[in-house]
Amino acid sequence: MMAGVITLENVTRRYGGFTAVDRVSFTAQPGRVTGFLGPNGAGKSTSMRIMVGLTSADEGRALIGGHRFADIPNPSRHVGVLLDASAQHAGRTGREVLRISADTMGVGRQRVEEMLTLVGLDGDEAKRRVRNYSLGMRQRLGIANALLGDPSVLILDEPVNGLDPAGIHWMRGLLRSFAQGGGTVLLSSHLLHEVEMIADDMILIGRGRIVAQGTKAELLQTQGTYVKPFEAGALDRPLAAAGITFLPSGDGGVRAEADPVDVGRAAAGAGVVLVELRPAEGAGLEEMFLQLTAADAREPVTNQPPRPVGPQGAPR
Ligand SMILES: Nc1ncnc2c1ncn2[C@@H]1O[C@H](COP(=O)(O)OP(=O)(O)OP(=O)(O)O)[C@@H](O)[C@H]1O
Repeated sequence: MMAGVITLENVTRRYGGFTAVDRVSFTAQPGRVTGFLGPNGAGKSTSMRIMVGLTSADEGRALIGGHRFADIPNPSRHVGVLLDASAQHAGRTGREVLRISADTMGVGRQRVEEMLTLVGLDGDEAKRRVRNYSLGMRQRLGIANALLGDPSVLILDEPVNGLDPAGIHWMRGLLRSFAQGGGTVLLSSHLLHEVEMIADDMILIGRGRIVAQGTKAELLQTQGTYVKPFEAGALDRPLAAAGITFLPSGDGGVRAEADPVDVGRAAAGAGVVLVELRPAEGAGLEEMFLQLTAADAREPVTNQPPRPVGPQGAPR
């Protein structure tokens, strides 16, 4: 199998005077799940379409395992693609969709049955027409289709869209084991917490430009302290007196720009009782993402203070 590093080098795509993808460069490595995160319209789908040769780049290039997608013979055997789960042939049954793909790829029909089982489409569901599938079922079928050729690279646009929490959990397990087997996974999402739950590496895109990238651990690095006094507002004076800047987090707590020990000292010095004191994990990334989202929002977004991120993607 082809070694599957995905590499984008200065990829740019314009539509008229509008630059949808602006000098985008990154790599997605084998053995890792890479999340491609950005608000609606940020340029994720366009970038992914360029990777698989469905849209051309005006400048730069996208390579998979060192090759342009268009130059890979029988590409479905190397790169599994899910771009638009709703685009699958609506009048055919799930099984038929996979059989047609299998025939095109030159893959045995036994593999179709294996993939149906793998993605949890049971006998009855496989017989149903795709137009009658729920979004979650379409996503499962799309994943089955992407995996059919036993690829070493997966490129998935919003694969978690429409999945329920159990489905998201299942998808995470599937993609993780694919990566553990040496595969490369690139998946896009417009939801930070989805990506946080699934990805090892993260690439953040806004308005066509990469604004941050790194391992999840790097990007979620501790920034400041979340602290909640027993009485709301009780810390405002002590923190200000200690020269610590802070923002209210909307739940009676604040996010302070200092280490927990310094915040704790300020509270103790003023005799303020605390109910919570901990590193404000990932608040930096969340803020960056909220700013991006707000900047691109169609409707004005209220200038709400950032909220701290819960432990490892837990709902807040
Ligand atoms: N064929 C096209 N013609 C004109 N503009 C386009 C075309 N395709 C994409 N765009 C524009 O390029 C920008 C990026 O779109 P893209 O679909 O790549 O964003 P995205 O990050 O995938 O968003 P979403 O999360 O909503 O899917 C958008 O402003 C979009 O309107």
